[in-house]
Amino acid sequence: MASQSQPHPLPTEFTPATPAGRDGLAALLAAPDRALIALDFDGTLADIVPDPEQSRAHPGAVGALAALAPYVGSIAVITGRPAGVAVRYGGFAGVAGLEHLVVLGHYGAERWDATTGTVRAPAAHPGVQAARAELPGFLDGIGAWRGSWIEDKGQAVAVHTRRAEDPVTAFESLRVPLSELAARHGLIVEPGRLVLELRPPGVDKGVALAEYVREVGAGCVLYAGDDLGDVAAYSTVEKLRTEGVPGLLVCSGSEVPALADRADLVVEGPSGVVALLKSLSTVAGKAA
Ligand SMILES: O=P(O)(O)OC[C@H]1O[C@H](O[C@H]2O[C@H](CO)[C@@H](O)[C@H](O)[C@H]2O)[C@H](O)[C@@H](O)[C@@H]1O
Repeated sequence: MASQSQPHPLPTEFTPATPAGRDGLAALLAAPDRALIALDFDGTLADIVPDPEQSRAHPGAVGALAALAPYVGSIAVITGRPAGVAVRYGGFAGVAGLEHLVVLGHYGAERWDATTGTVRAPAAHPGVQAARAELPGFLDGIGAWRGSWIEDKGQAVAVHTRRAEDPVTAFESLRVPLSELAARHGLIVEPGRLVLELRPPGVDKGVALAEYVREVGAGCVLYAGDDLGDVAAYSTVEKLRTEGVPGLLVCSGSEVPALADRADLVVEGPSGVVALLKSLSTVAGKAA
């Protein structure tokens, strides 16, 4: 196990604030070929924008991932987006270096493999269709329609308040009514950055990450996220650490204290994530 004070060759801004994080980084740099690099999409690899359909990977993200890929065991994107949407908005298909990329969409319910270029998806949950049909009238009925926007995600349906007149008040006032609507249809509410998503239960990013760690036999894990949906993945990394698998928890920005407060390393949003990935590939490349 690495010592807490062991220096590392990355820029000082990437020094983890916690001993466990420093151990995770040391393990990653000692054996990058055994590391899993897992990242969220919106807010981590892509800047947050007002219109979710306009979200695209940060200009440096794909290049940074492709540059790092030859030196690490595996790279996965774990997102609340449908897998195919994340692949499209990320520009992840057909990228030299990312031939083995995996995108786990819908919090792990869907999976896209770069090796096949196909998405594996579960059967549709009937509650999603019912909630989708009910939602516009429901929002009208509670007077919350103005400014909120429904995102049809196929396997889920989300209500965004970022473009509402008062986004935070709209978000808070929708929490309870949407939870009740979701429960009536056998769904759960997944809260995020000014979004409340009605989705099937049974999987989350923590479960998805744990399964993928097992699948690839990762010897250490870096997980980077920015939002409440990433808390479950953080819990998985914390559990893996107790089982002897080192991990590094990276938070992209500090807009979500519930995540940032648990991170080993907080970077400046997607541009900071890209800079970290680039530094890792430079260091791993020199050592190779
Ligand atoms: O797990 P993620 O990859 O972080 O996806 C979570 C949700 O991200 C999207 O919403 C967020 O990003 C939007 C675009 O920047 C922003 O407008 C919105 O306020 C954010 O909550 C996406 O639209 C959701 O479907 C995802 O579940």
